[in-house]
Amino acid sequence: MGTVMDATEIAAQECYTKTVVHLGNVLYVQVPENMLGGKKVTVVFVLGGPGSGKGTQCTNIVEHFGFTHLSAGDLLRAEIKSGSENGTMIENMIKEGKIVPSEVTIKLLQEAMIKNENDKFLIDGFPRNEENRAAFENVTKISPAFVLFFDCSEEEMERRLLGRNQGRVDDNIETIRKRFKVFVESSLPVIEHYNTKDKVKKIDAAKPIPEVFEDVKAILPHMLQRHRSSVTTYL
Ligand SMILES: Nc1ncnc2c1ncn2[C@@H]1O[C@H](COP(=O)(O)OP(=O)(O)OP(=O)(O)O)[C@@H](O)[C@H]1O
Ligand SMILES: Nc1ccn([C@H]2C[C@H](O)[C@@H](COP(=O)(O)O)O2)c(=O)n1
Repeated sequence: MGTVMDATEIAAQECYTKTVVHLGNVLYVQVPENMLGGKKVTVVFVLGGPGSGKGTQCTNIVEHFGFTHLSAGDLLRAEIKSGSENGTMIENMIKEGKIVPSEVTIKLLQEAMIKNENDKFLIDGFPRNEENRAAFENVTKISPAFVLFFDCSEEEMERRLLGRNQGRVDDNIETIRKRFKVFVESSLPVIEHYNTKDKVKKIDAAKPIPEVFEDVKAILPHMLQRHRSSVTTYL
């Protein structure tokens, strides 16, 4: 379905104009959804607890299916390194296992998608809470094609995070426990939201890496095909 937006919103999104309608003094434009920087994008959200293997599987999916992988956590860490004015705030929140304000993360994701020539994106570790989800959909008008949910026990995730050895400031037992709590209280409800829309594919992420990827390979083409058949083509 197209969305009715005012001209300012259209300009902000760089969407293509399809139908212009004058109603009184207000200009309305019919715009197809999932347009960003002049291209129609396919977005798959990749969710799961800390250490469930999202990043690992995204790397495999990129190689096999030609998606671009955007990790919200990596974008935030790059923002800290860049010395941006938000850097200290982001670093403190990550150390505490807290979720950074949506406008910061959404801006980084939007810029990364516009800059990249690809039109298929795996967005890893986002949306992390209801505010992330609603703000992303409101600002970008992008709905995910579907959600890959990597399901794993806390015991196994804790073991993996403590063994990850990448020097991350949040891979210590105190912050890991806080991240688990945030995942259960704030992120699981987002997965449940998309589940009610029949958009979630749950994968058993406790298996060894190659087996998890076999399961991903078995469902991903089907989910993409299902999405393609459900959307109206405007172009
Ligand atoms: N199926 C698996 N079995 C065993 N170890 C795994 C598996 N998947 C990933 N790992 C390992 O667990 C660690 C965490 O994996 P990864 O970074 O992919 O998780 P993540 O979900 O992206 O974590 P985070 O949300 O904290 O960024 C890594 O060291 C990775 O090599
Ligand atoms: N949508 C997001 C994603 C990540 N963060 C912050 C908080 C996380 O604990 C941290 C690390 O993310 P990860 O690499 O584990 O995906 O980054 C956030 O605030 N909002």
